[in-house]
Amino acid sequence: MPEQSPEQSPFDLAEGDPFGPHTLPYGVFSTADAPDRRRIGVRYGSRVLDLSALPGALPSVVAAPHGELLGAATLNPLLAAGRPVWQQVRAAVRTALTDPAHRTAVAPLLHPLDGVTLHLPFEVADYVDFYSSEHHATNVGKIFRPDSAALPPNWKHLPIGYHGRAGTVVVTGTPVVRPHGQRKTPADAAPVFGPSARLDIEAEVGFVVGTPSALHEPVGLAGFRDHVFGVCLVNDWSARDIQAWEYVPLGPFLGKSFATSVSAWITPLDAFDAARTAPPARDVAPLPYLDDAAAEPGGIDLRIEVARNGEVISRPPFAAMYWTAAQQLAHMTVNGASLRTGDLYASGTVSGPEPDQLGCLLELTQGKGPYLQDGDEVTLTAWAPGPDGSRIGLGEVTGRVLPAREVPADGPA
Ligand SMILES: O=C(O)/C=C/C(=O)CC(=O)CC(=O)O
Ligand SMILES: [Ca+2]
Ligand SMILES: [Mg+2]
Repeated sequence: MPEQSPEQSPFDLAEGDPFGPHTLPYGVFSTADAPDRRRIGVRYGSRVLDLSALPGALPSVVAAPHGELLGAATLNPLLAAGRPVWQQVRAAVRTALTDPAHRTAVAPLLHPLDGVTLHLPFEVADYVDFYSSEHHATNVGKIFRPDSAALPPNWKHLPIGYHGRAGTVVVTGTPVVRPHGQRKTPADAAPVFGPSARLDIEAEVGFVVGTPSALHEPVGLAGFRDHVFGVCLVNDWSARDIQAWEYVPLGPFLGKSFATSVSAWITPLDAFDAARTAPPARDVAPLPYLDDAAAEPGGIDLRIEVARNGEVISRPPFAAMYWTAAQQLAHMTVNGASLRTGDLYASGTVSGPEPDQLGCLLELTQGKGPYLQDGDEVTLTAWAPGPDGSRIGLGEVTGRVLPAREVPADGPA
């Protein structure tokens, strides 16, 4: 007879659960009985707390004006509400989940995670992708531009980035169809059109903007905490053959814009306070607007794991990033460009100095492949040290490669 395990309280998490009271990430979910009713939830262990029902269940804990934000179908109204509200809501959620006096009221609001559908948690405004790992940039430079210096002359003076395609940011679990495009290898006399033969991943960390900024008013390094709501995992799928042929001189375009996957959970920035760490020493002094020598430590000690078909293929260390998320934000707005609620910016591929710390197959295979096969599934997970020996988990981002769609040889109809 199998041993009957005693009913475990949803409030008592297993020792070391990375989704405990110090993590509390936000997402958007629906349930099978009401598939069109998207609701904001907070992950706690392997359950989801329905925040839309929390103000009604615990009016003494959730401030009345927050009810409307928590009843929305996306995180955007909460993102726009600003840091003081983010802090009040987070404190209220933690109280609801940890104060035994509230258990009877809160228990009916907890749904098993494996019984809900998770959705893209926020409406993505603009999407920017950086290139801020010195290890990644050096490795890719050597592969793509073997006859030039690995790092371009601007690399240590500014965090290089490009604007990507916000409309194709998809939530974890969304399949990725192998894209078509042009490629031309040195062996080809003319460009060839067809499905990408070098489909790759890029393990990245994303930052979600909450508080907008005004046009013409740059956000300095100190504005990072006021404007950035939280952190997610990003897989910036990349078709290397399309990219290599198209990118000179304007940068990535169709080789990147077909899909960018994000985790379903956005973890508040405050959850990473214990994981803040100094970035690597800068060997070139940055201009004053990027000089963070006197600022709070800008790095985050996030440890990422990349798995392909269930096998771990790399462990990229986010702490090794040269440019920090605060510097990226300062650079992105220094020309007066404004921020919008829902802007997403990604770190750039996270690679460390070791061969088992590289964030994409291009680097892991030194440009030789093999790349992703149809049916391959790639999953990124990550955690950071939290207070009192706890772990702060980031929600996973996963995606399976589907075969290319049929496109007639003479082009789409
Ligand atoms: O060096 C290049 O030509 C481009 C490399 C990339 O793939 C750019 C990118 O997406 C940035 C990154 O993820 O670090
Ligand atoms: Ca990228
Ligand atoms: Mg992409």
